[in-house]
Amino acid sequence: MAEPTAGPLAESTAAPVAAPSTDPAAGTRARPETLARAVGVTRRYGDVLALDGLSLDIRSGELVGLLGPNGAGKSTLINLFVGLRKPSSGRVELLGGSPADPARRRGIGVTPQETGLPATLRVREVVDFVAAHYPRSVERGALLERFGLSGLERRQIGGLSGGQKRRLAVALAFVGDPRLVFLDEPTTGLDVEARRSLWEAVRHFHAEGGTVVLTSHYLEEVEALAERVVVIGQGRILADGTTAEVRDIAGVRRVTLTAGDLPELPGVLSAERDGARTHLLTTDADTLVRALVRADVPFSDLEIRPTSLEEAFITITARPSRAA
Ligand SMILES: Nc1ncnc2c1ncn2[C@@H]1O[C@H](COP(=O)(O)OP(=O)(O)OP(=O)(O)O)[C@@H](O)[C@H]1O
Repeated sequence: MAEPTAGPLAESTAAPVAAPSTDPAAGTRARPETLARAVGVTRRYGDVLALDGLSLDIRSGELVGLLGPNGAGKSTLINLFVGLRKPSSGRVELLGGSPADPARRRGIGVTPQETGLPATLRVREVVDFVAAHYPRSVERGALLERFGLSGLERRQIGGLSGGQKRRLAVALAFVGDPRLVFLDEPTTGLDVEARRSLWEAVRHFHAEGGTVVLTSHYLEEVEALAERVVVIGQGRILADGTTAEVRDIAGVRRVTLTAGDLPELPGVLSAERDGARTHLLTTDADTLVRALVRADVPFSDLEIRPTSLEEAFITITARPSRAA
């Protein structure tokens, strides 16, 4: 069955997405443009509905974290944006045109979730090979230094450690001096130090005006890097906001107390016992505490705290009807 390609911009009813520009002011944060857009996108793999009518705009200067459990549709969405797959229905636009257009793709950089670089090629050969596909590229030495790979130019890929290979794969997304970079789980397999130095490289790109979309299972990573968090579950957007807003959207509070057996209480999303302490997650701490007092159960050392993004995330993705 033929799959529809991204529609022409003329058909767009929303504001036009950005065309590639040689204007040095383009891409600055002063006047955000939409660099990538999904409009009502559905993607099926046979019986599997990977994306379910999803719409999302990525604007210039943003650092967006796509967060979601395994199988949520994050990689599928990235693959549509970068032109590796086509939507079953709906429309995807990239830098003012179709993601299938090589001219648009030259304006972006991508690191897929898994990369297999030829073991016998040397680091500098791989970087130069990728650079040759772009009209302009960043200087090899500076790039390798930024990703902690200095001194490895002559090393064969097969002789790199797993962490070095992953850093190289991520560095390759930046070779062609892109406006927009998609990183699918960039720090998988990296130790804490390597992860932090890679974050620095991503922050550096972003600070210079670059736009980044990354997926991550590391909530710490999304909190540390992203300004905007898009939570995806079952192919739909469950929440879209700042990390603080996403926590607020979830509205989850952790109520901790010392008590014996508790009666059934309203609005408890989860309950966990840790020695003498009981932790209750709820979206309505006030109602919970009132019910606790009314139930006349002895308790002490009551604490009410906001949850971490991780807890908020688990709560949001557990709520199938939550809309963005
Ligand atoms: N090539 C494919 N053929 C069949 N089903 C696929 C294919 N690619 C993805 N899927 C299915 O589509 C759904 C979304 O997968 P996708 O890889 O986009 O999720 P994800 O959020 O990136 O997951 P993860 O965090 O595990 O990488 C899953 O149910 C997955 O099994």
